[in-house]
Amino acid sequence: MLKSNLVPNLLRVRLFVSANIYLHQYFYSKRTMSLEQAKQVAAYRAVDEFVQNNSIFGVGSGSTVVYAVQRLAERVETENLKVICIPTSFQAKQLINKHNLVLGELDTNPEIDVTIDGADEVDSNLTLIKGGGGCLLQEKIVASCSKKLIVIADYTKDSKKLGDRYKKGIPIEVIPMAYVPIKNKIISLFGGEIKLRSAVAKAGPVVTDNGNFILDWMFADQDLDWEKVNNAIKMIPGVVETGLFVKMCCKAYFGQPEGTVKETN
Ligand SMILES: O=C(CO)[C@H](O)[C@H](O)COP(=O)(O)O
Repeated sequence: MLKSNLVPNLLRVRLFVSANIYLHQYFYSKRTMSLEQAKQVAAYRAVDEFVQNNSIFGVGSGSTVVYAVQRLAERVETENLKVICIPTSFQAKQLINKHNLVLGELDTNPEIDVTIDGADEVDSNLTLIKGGGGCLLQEKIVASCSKKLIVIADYTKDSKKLGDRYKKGIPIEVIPMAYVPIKNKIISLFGGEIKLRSAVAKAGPVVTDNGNFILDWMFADQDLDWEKVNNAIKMIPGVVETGLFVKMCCKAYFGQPEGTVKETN
C-alpha cells in the first residue's frame, strides 16, 4: 500500500520542481531579453539621430555602448560615412578596432562633435552617475571635449532622484596612496558609507585604466546639491575624478521593455 502511493507522489514532486524551474527560466530570459532589447533600441536611435558624415565621435563605455558601435559600423558601411572615433576606455578602443572604425585621439582631435555613452543612473535634471565600469575619468574628459553628450540606457536607469534605483553609489577615482584619507574626508563632509572597489578575478582592489583605485560612495542624502558635492570632492587632494556628471548631458534615450524609446531633454 505504502509503496504504491510513493510512486505517484514522487512523480508529483518531480513535476512540481520541473514546472518551477521552467517558469523561473522563462521569466528570467524574458527579462534579460527585454533589458538587452531596451539597450539596443536606445543605442540605435541615438546613433541614427546624432552621428553625421565627416564628424568626430566620442565612444562611451559599457554594455549599452556595444550596440551603439555596432550600429555605427553598419552606417559607416552602408552610407560610407567618414567618422573618427575617440575612445573613453580600453574597452571602447577595442570595440572601435573590432569594427574596423577609424580610431582617433584627443591630441589630434580635441573637439568632438558628439559623444554617446551609457550611465548607471540619470535623474530628472540629467545629472548622471557614471563609472560602474570604472571608466569615469576618461569618460568625463571625452564628454568635456564634446559639443554634445548623449546618454543611452535601458529603462532601469531612469530615476527622479539619484539613488532612487541605483544602489551601488557614486564612484570616485583616487590616487592609491590617498584612498583612506579621502574616504574619511568625504564621510565627514557628507556622511554615508564608502567601499574600496574590489576586483573580481584578482585579489585586491580594482585598478583603473589609469592606474588608480575606485571608491564607491553610498550617499545617505538624496537631496544634496550635486554640483557643490562634485566641486567639494574634487578639491580633496588625491581625488582624480568623480562619477557625478552635472550639467554635461543634453539628452537621454531610455529603451523601454516593449521596444519603444523614451527621450528626456
Ligand atoms: O559609466 C560607465 C562605465 O564606466 C558605463 O557607461 C555605465 O556603467 C553603464 O554601463 P552599461 O551600459 O553596461 O549599463
